Amino acid sequence: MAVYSAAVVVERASKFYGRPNKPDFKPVLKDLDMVVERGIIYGLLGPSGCGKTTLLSCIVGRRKLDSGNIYVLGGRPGEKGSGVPGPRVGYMPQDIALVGEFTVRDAIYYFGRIYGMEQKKMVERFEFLRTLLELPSGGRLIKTLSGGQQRRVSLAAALVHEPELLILDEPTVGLDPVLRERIWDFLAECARGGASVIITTHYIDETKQAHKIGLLRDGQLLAEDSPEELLRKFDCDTLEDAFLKLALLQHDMPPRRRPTLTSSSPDVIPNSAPGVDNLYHSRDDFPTITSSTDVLTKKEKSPKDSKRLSQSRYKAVFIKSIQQFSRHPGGLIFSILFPIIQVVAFFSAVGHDPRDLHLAVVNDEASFSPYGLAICRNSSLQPATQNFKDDTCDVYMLSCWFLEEMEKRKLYPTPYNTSEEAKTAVATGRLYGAIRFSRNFSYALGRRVAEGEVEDDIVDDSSVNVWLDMTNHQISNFIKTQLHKTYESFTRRTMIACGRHENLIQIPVHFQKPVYGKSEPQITSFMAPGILITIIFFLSAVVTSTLMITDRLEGVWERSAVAGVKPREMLNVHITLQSVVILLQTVEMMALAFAGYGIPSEGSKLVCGILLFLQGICGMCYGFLLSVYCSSHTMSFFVATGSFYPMILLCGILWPIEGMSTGLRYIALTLPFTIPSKSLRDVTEKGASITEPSVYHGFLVTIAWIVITLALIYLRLRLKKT
Ligand SMILES: Nc1ncnc2c1ncn2[C@@H]1O[C@H](COP(=O)(O)OP(=O)(O)OP(=O)(O)O)[C@@H](O)[C@H]1O
Repeated sequence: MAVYSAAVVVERASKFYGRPNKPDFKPVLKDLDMVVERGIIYGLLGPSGCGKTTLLSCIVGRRKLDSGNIYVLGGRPGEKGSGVPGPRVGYMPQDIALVGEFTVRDAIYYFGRIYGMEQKKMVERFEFLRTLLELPSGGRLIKTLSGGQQRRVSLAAALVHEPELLILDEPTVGLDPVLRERIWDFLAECARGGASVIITTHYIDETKQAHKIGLLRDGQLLAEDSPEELLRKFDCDTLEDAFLKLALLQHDMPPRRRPTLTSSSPDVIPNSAPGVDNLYHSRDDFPTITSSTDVLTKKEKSPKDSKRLSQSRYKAVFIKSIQQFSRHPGGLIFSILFPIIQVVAFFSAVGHDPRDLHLAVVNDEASFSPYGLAICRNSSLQPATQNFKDDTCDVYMLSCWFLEEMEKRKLYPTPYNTSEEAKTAVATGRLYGAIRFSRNFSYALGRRVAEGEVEDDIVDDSSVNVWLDMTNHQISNFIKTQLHKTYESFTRRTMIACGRHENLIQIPVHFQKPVYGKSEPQITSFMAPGILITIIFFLSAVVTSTLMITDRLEGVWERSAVAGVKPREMLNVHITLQSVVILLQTVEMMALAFAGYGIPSEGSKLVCGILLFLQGICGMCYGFLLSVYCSSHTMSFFVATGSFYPMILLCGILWPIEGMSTGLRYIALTLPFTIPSKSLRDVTEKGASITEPSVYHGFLVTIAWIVITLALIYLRLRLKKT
């Protein structure tokens, strides 16, 4: 008779969800005891929602009990040196928990690599399991398989490394009876080989083949015995009837104190099925069993082994991430093409002067001339200055010159007869504004310039009256600016024609050569640094949060963790790969902005690149933060959108922060884009170096955001109740 220690011991386990005294409080496991000896199949039966999955996830160390103890393969799950997580356990969760972009073969190899299997062995096992479980062809993608096929691949992934303990949550759901039978036969063979199997199922009938059955209801084990003993004890023909009887009895019974346990042979059970039920140990013997470390010490790994396993896990997660990324067209497009599309969209759409702007023009001066409005179209008919004698200059039809200068600035006149008609055209939205010249415009202007002191009506007549549609801020400002420039060139032309100093009647404010930048400021140069920063931050945040939440929701993260992958390893791989993507994004965006669209590059491009790269890393950390605090994609998108908008609105690229209230300005300055955008602009436009406060402040803010988000993530992961 082979002698085995218990594989799993659960002692007075209690677990609840929610918070006590709150409506969401839900006790799931209630003072539950359970023993799974080595070399047996343990069938865990119970209705939906009775706590089977919760119990299994506590056994594999993914959830913590609120009270009680669990010992698996001689140690506590999750503790250093215990068998769980790690290759000694094969875990098939209820959800498929496989990456959709995996092929069937990839899925099996992924877990094989995590368990440190040799390539040759993995190939052999894959072929064996493919035949056993009738798996689809190795090259099929998981996401294209039916539910039943996915389930079989998931089972194969749990079996690939021939573990000592198999924990299978409903592996046979949806499978045809022949295949179910074959799986049970295989599990029986594993048990004969010394492995222990815990299996949950809804098919009570199939658990006849288990060595021991635990009947779970409302978080309590109603009974734990061999199928034969259960039938005998409850005098039933079927396990369903036995379960029904127990369920009816449950309310009348005091809490179960292991009615089936005997005090004989506490530590030993035979490795063959029939005698298993007679040899359970007493509850009092749990500590003896569980404190036994012989199983552990035998399997203790050398540092060399640990290193090899860790490398193998890194390799597995690395290959997984590459496969996930490369086979996901959306992810590829989002990461590589989106920065290009967004930069091109920005430079194509922003900063260009509005075109085809038509203004209604009422030119009474021309209308009342002998040639009517046609006078402005015919240069031979429009003598603008006449009789230049001594100090006087007789000017004529200057409105035509004004209109000519206006057209040069892309403001096109549409003639109207009266001011009322012109204003109606603006009011109905057909035109952007209306302009009126008085009948005596040139005469009045000539007198105003020559005499200085003139009557009010001469001042009125020499003025150009403009009515604008001011609802479009950008366009109305553009028209105003262009009309001012029109006035400048018009008066210059007139003064030259009259032989006066060209600047005689210019506004007496002179803008000299700018200290920084160009005389004609480019809005694109101003906005580009902020836009590049928001793009790289946003993309990294969204990609990271989406990948992390997908892995978590699909159960891949949890399953990998049970297989032995450490959170640190997962994160390191993600950070490495994401950093490469961010680097690529930085290079492509900078190439487009500097070489393609010629934004100024007065300072060091390396400094620009490093700041952009760090902003990408900051976005990635923000994405991590979203993924750990948000339970779903929807939630993460809500928070992402809700936070990105204020960040963009307050960062000063849409409106200067100098226009904000003092309190808001301080808030804006703490956001991740505000100061870094200015730093980047100072480098590109002013050529500022990293030693200047305006530049290194941007770096400090970015690094502070990285550190704070990482700290919040760490806090959340530490405090999270599992
Ligand atoms: N994360 C959670 N938060 C709150 N309640 C939960 C959570 N997970 C499970 N529950 C609840 O705990 C109870 C037990 O769930 P569990 O998944 O363990 O049941 P189960 O026996 O595996 O059911 P099934 O056979 O349908 O899978 C259910 O009522 C479930 O709604």
